[in-house]
Amino acid sequence: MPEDGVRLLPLPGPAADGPQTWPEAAQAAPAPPERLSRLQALRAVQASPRGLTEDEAERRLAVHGENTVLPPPGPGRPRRVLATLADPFAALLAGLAVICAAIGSWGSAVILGVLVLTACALRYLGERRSARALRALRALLPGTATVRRRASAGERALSREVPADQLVPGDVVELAGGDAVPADVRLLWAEGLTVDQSALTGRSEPVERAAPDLAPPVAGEGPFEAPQLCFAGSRVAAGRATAVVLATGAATRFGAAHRPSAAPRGAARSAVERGVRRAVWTMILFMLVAVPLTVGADTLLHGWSRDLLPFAVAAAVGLTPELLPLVLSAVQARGSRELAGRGLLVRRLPAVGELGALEVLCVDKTGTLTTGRLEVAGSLDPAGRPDPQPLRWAAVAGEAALLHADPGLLESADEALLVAADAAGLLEGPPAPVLEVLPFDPVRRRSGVLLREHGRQVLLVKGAPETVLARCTEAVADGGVRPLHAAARAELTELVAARAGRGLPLLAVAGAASAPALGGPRPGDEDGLTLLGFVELRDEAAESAAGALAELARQGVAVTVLTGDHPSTALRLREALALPAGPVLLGDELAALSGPERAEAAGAGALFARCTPAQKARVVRALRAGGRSVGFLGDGVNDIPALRAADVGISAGGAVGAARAWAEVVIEGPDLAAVGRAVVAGRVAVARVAAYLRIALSCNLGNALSMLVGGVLLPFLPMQPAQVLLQNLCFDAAQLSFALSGPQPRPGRRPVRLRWGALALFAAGFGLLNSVGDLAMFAAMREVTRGFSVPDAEQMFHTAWFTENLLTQALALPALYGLGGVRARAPRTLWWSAGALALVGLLLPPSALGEALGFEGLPAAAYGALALVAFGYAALLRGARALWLRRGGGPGEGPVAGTAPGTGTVRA
Ligand SMILES: Nc1ncnc2c1ncn2[C@@H]1O[C@H](COP(=O)(O)OP(=O)(O)OP(=O)(O)O)[C@@H](O)[C@H]1O
Repeated sequence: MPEDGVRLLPLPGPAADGPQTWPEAAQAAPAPPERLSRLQALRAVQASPRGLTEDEAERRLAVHGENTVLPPPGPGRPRRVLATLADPFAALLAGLAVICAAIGSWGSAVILGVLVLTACALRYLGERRSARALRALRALLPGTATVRRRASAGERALSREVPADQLVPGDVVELAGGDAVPADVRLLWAEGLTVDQSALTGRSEPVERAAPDLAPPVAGEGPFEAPQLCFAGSRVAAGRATAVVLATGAATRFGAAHRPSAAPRGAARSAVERGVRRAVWTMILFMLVAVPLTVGADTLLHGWSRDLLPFAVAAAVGLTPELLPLVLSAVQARGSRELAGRGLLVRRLPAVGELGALEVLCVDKTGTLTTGRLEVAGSLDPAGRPDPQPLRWAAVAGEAALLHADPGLLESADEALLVAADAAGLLEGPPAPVLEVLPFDPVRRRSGVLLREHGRQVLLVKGAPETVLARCTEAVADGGVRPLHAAARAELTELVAARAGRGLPLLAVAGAASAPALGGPRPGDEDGLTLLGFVELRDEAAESAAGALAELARQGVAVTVLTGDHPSTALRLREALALPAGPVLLGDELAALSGPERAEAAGAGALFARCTPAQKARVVRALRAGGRSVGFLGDGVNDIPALRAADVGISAGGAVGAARAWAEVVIEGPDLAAVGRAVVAGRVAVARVAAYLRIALSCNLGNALSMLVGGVLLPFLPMQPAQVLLQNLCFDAAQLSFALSGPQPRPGRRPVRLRWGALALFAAGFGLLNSVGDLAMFAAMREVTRGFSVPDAEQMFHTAWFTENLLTQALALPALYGLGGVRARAPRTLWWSAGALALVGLLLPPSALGEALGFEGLPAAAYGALALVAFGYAALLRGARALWLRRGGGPGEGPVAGTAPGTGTVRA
């Protein structure tokens, strides 16, 4: 831990990435919280170490609101249960059930009631899980806090307990072992303080906190690692402290992270959910038009009948894919279970569907495509000759970082430097006293340390060569120094690019020294440095990377590398991993490109080098804005903005806790091939949902059309309401079978999405075909029933249509199953279901139960007609299927501009 009193290099630099949660007063402050001295922090929130006066606290409470870090608890159980009906789908079914009960159609009411309850129970369970998660989070927050306040400005401060929600920015609070930290605070005094902030950073070990006047901010992790800051959502493990409150309520880091709108992507609907919702709404709209139309036409032509209303209700139910919620959650849960067995943890169910739709995977390089275990390959003077000195200076700077920052956070580059320098005996003797440390920051791409050596103050800077060279005016040369003119700079740039192109990125090391009497190097002195040389680093490609990327390419997922490293190093890695060639862009060049240009470049396999965390996220967002489904695979804290920006964030094997916490899919081991497996599982899940929708929508639509036409043409209802519901129940049971069981569909080589346009076209086309079969049966039955009494003819008609419907559905099940983007042979369970449907259709009407339901035995001619219709329908289905497949799945299909060769998005 840095000593109290050690000053920081107040270097200019952008604030840490992540949500800006500072209160107004502090927002105006010149530096982010982790860089404020004690006094500056107090001033930023206009506070005194003696505490606020009661009046001032009250005034601030009115301005800032209560310190409610998490949203208030949701409604009680009864209201939550009722809220599940707010889903348009469940409300529709419930409405139909009520109408059925009102008109005395009890059987239908019960069936509908069961379906509503199932849909609501599923929704309730999902929401109970989130409510529980929120409760667990709430347990991390305190009920009360010890605050130091004064009755008036002249009075002495008294410590007292107040409800934690009454805290305001500027309050001085006291913390002790076991306390939950009530707000985001800056420590003013601390003794033996350790804090568990695992809920914020994902790291389980408590961290030491202290109250230095100024402490070095630690690279990447931003304020969570600043020793003088503590955050709401963490708990004091041991020790005591006094602190000033900097942010309360939703303005705290914890509050911002758990604001409903700030949930990474949880609140947003996945590609699958969006597709499903559109399907449901279209069916509801269709029903609202078709059913009144049928009833109206029938009444006009044949007059009002008592059975018309129940029939209309039954027809409405028949049009609804009522098992959709069940199928959707069951299929995605199954996908996530399968992935859990293969080293992948899915933290949000809809992410399974997102994986199936994945078109572009953006990948970070170090630690993801490479092992992240850096090694020093050499140490060079500015002329490129071997020289141990640059390694020594770089290691001295690394050692300072080790001694003055959390050792757990030591950058892998620093670790490599220390190991190599130690092995070469370059770190002998006690370390020089460190005055200031400026740890590595991926935005500034350099780190600095100010130390005292032999009575001088020495400033050492190491980092990405471009950044360091820009601050050098001279370079060491043959025992002396030489100025860095344009030609010399060009030579150095060439040297850097050549080494990086060999896979050995260089770290530049520079310094400045002056006698203290002359006033040592100050922050501005980061300019005018002397280049000491370079350290060559080596980072091998991860063993599983090449295979994993090749597999992704085979699956039609384009891969885009986004790295903070030198373009030449990244290019070399791209070659080594046989990734397709594309343009190379630097992070700084992104600003000059428009969003679509960025997306186009990324889609064309561009490689983005020297990217800051924010620039990585910008590329991801541009791709998404271009309509692509984008994933991000990363491991570091500097990847969090991009992980959050993507449709699906995936954390690689050795990812730091914070990156894991933001990812929706976590790879548990080092094997990157897991991403390919996740994509396959996602596609299988989407394929299953799509198969259900294809069959359910086209059959339902076909039946609705037949009912509409039959209702108009026939002098009686085409089927009794109870018979319509029974038929619907049989369809549901059969359709459920393939969603819940059966072998895996074979996923194709392209991302799959639920494209509603294509799905609607499919449902319309095959629905019409289904209706043609029904109408043919109507025509045949007109002939067959000629000569029978009207009541007999009506019953026979109902029976024949029931049987025909079940037979045609049985034929449609296997035929329509594999027509999406995912080619699949129908699973065995589907064949069983189809067989069972046909048997029920043939055997139920002549049975005693059939009789009770109003069915009638059919004459032999009717069976002949049934056979003819079934064969005719099968032939038509075959033809339409072949046509559909020949057309490549319908309009809207084709390679998506910019995806990897041979890829594209197909409708499912
Ligand atoms: N500890 C360090 N001290 C000084 N400079 C460093 C340190 N670590 C990395 N650098 C320099 O900063 C550059 C950017 O680092 P950053 O961590 O953003 O990306 P990266 O690790 O190279 O790649 P990726 O973004 O793929 O993880 C590195 O290429 C290197 O030149």
